[in-house]
Amino acid sequence: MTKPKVLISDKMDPNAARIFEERGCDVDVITGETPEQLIARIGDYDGLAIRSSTKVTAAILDAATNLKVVGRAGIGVDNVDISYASGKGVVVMNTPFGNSITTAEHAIAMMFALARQIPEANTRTQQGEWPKNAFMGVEVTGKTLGLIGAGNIGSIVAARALGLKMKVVAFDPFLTPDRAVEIGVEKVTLDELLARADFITLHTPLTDETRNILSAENLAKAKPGVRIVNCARGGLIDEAALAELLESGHIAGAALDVFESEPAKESPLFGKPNFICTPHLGASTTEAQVNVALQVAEQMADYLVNGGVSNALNMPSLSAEEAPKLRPYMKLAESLGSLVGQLAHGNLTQISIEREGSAADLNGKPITGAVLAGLMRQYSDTVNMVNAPYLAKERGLDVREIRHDREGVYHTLLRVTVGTEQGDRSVAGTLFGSEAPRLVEIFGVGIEAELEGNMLYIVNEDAPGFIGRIGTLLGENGINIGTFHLGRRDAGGEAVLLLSVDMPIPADVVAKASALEGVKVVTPLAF
Ligand SMILES: NC(=O)c1ccc[n+]([C@@H]2O[C@H](COP(=O)([O-])OP(=O)(O)OC[C@H]3O[C@@H](n4cnc5c(N)ncnc54)[C@H](O)[C@@H]3O)[C@@H](O)[C@H]2O)c1
Ligand SMILES: O=C(O)[C@H](O)COP(=O)(O)O
Repeated sequence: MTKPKVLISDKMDPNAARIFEERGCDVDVITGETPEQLIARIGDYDGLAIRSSTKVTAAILDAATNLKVVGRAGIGVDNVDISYASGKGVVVMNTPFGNSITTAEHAIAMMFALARQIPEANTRTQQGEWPKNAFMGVEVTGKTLGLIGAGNIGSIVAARALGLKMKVVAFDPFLTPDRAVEIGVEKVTLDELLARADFITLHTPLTDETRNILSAENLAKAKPGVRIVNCARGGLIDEAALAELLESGHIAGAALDVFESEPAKESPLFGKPNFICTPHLGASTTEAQVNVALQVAEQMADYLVNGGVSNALNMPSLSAEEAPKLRPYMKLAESLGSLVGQLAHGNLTQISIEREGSAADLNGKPITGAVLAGLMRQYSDTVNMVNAPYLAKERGLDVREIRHDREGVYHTLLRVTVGTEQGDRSVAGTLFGSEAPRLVEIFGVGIEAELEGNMLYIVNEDAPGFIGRIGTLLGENGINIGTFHLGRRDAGGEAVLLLSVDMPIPADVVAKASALEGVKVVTPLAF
């Protein structure tokens, strides 16, 4: 098997490259390239490991013809076009916890730097001024800290602030009352937070709802003398309005690690009173960088080498232990999806995926993804289990997952049923042993077959002589039969013949088979 190739395109701890190599990937570290250079290079790679500098745009994804996974060594994925990646079947994963403590500590450091004006005092002291009378700070003890966003980082900041004897109020629409009690904060509205907080710190992602959350209007509502810290994302604060309110003194200080446009080489905030900043250093500690580098490389290698999925933003998780157990099911699921897609005609409105016996205990999401990938492959060559659920949704297909506790005839069974204009069409399969996928039912007829390579599906009247006639026709056309499987509804009724052949069956042979006596349906299949 050829080794998966991974490109690390942002500065990353060397542990990432080491882990990729140890886990069986070839890795190149090429950082600081322009988008055009990355576009020219990316087609060679199966995996792309990034931080926040590389922008994974639609243009890059279009050029990434082999790409299977983008791994973000860090938290924010606003530099990745996730919906486009999903459409392309590329998994996007991040490392949601590796730099949280480090970033929370940076926010606390910024708060203290603001409270005591440390950066300016340091600069002027080193310039030889000894400006002892120029600086009067404030204590944080007893003050109110307003958290906007109380997720992983926000809750760590809260814990540190409580240790500093601050009162913490939080605005986060997704914070439950129980969780607020657990992390020791008072849940408030944004207006209440603005009215009460002596310090405000932001810890939300940048979304349509959070963009400009500290707008000019909201900044004006903040308590006079407030100090604001942003170690989350640029774009959460109106930077021009913040600059004006620092100038007027309504806001006593602001500390930003992140800017709306990065790298921020100029800004209306530069030089404003009590404005301090760092160049997106929130995650920059040795500990955090080792954490995220190790984790992203482990996760990406798991996916590329074993099919394990963790911390993906566009796909359900699948542990590296589960992956080998699920592999034969995924093959079965994909074949059943493909079979039903090739046989059921017309507009499909609904699909249900039933799991019975041992299959009922498995993680259903990847199985569903594989069924949909098989089904949708007839519409697109680039479909896989990552983008198939998105394509199915786009086409308005109603997808249902059903698990049965009941014991059936088979120790394990997957059944796929599609709703068509002609009614429901159902196929089912099992595993022989624990590894070998087998079809066991097709549209209500019991039949045992491997679904592989080129096949021919025939429905005919169950009458003597037919098998000889089809065998002769294929033989006369130089088509060798590999396997031959028969099933029927009842004696003398409708019979199903599923045979595998060593080459694709030409259209004229399909037409001749359709013209044979007693034949109702002939469909060539490919798996
Ligand atoms: N400066 C840095 O270097 C650095 C480092 C790490 C993370 N970050 C950024 O910090 C942010 C937070 O990270 P996290 O790990 O805590 O994320 P998280 O997902 O754990 O928490 C985000 C919180 O924001 C809340 N939220 C969402 N929409 C909201 C809204 N409209 N109003 C208020 N709250 C809202 C969510 O409910 C959640 O609790 C992310 O944007 C991340 O990219 C920055
Ligand atoms: O979201 C994150 O993890 C931080 O913004 C860190 O970004 P960085 O990896 O570019 O330092």
